[in-house]
Amino acid sequence: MLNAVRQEIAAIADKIVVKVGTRTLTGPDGQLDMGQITSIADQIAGLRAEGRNVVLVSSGAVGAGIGRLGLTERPTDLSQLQAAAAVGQSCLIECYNHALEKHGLHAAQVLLTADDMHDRRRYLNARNTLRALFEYGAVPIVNENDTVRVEELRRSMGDNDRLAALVTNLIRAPLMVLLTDVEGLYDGHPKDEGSKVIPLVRELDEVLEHAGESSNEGLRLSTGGMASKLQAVQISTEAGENVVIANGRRPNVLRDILAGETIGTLFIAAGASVRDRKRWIGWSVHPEGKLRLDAGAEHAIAEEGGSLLAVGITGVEGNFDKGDVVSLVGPSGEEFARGQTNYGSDDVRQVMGEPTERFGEILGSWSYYDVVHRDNLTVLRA
Ligand SMILES: Nc1ncnc2c1ncn2[C@@H]1O[C@H](COP(=O)(O)OP(=O)(O)O)[C@@H](O)[C@H]1O
Ligand SMILES: N[C@@H](CCC(=O)OP(=O)(O)O)C(=O)O
Repeated sequence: MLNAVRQEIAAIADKIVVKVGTRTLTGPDGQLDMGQITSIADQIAGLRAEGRNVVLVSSGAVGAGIGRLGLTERPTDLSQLQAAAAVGQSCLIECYNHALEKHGLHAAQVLLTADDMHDRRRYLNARNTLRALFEYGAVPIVNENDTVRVEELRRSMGDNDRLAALVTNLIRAPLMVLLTDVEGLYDGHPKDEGSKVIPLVRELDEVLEHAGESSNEGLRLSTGGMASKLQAVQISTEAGENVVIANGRRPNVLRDILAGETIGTLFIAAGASVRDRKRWIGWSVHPEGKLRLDAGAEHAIAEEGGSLLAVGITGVEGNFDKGDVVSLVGPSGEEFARGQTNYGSDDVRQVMGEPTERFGEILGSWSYYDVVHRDNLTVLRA
């Protein structure tokens, strides 16, 4: 069934990030399913023929490595798991390349970590490389750099869902599609009788309670379950992009989503598309510290687009330097914004609660009227 909202989103989706989970790419024994890889590659070629640029974020390296090494179970030792990922990653790219070649396209391997997104220079380098790959007509295939980034291979830490959201923010893609083994977000566990797919979500808060873990069957190669997908959805929708979660085994799933069909769950952007630098501040950087604010400061920043003045700061946590990104926390204790600070933590401790007029007297010399200027500040909407 065609849907007007979905058609509007499809019309603006000139860049799309598609994330494919392990469950979509491997069979129950963990072996790569070549039929699935071919189907994803064919569909990406179709989107490119429509003039859309696609970044594929693909899991499956650990599964493919287990298959190629002939292991009968998922290693529990971390270095063996990383070794399996390294073996599997080359198979994965080989398979994608083979499938894309038929369409005259090349697979480009891009291995990233959340730390690469944190570091401003690496972040910009990654963005430039992806742009250049689009110009060459290649298909960037992103996976976590499993060899160096240990947390992602453990359960319940960062994973490819989050990486896909960071890449969506990096290239400002109007649409991210998370392909998995269920039809979308259900209002209960998908295996429970009576659970139904939620077709449209405008307020993420209203559905967070439904997100459960991965079903933990078979080789347990997936990492996050629906909870990690909804965290990824939150990052992208807050930045002003749209997300669909759908079943990656549904024939022509990407083509049909981009035709505006009601497939899976659509999460609508929480507001206008956030500017590039503010995206990096809001979702890519790991904050170095925390500033506690009173209600007046929270209101001025969250509701009126103001800057942060020292007079509204009630507490400082952590040690940070001028230029670092810090979390801004209101009286409720919840983080509501992030910003790049003009003062290091030692100075902020001295001037907090004070009017700017007293900075000279307290600090000796001073340069900035605001502790965080509004141009360097991102309000987290959800
Ligand atoms: N409310 C829910 N709706 C849909 N799936 C859910 C829900 N709660 C938990 N899940 C689980 O999330 C799984 C998908 O996430 P995951 O196993 O990480 O897959 P992938 O490998 O595709 O990333 C589903 O197979 C399902 O078992
Ligand atoms: N880098 C790992 C990805 C693990 C992961 O995030 O899996 P999934 O939850 O299926 O997306 C791999 O390629 O196996």
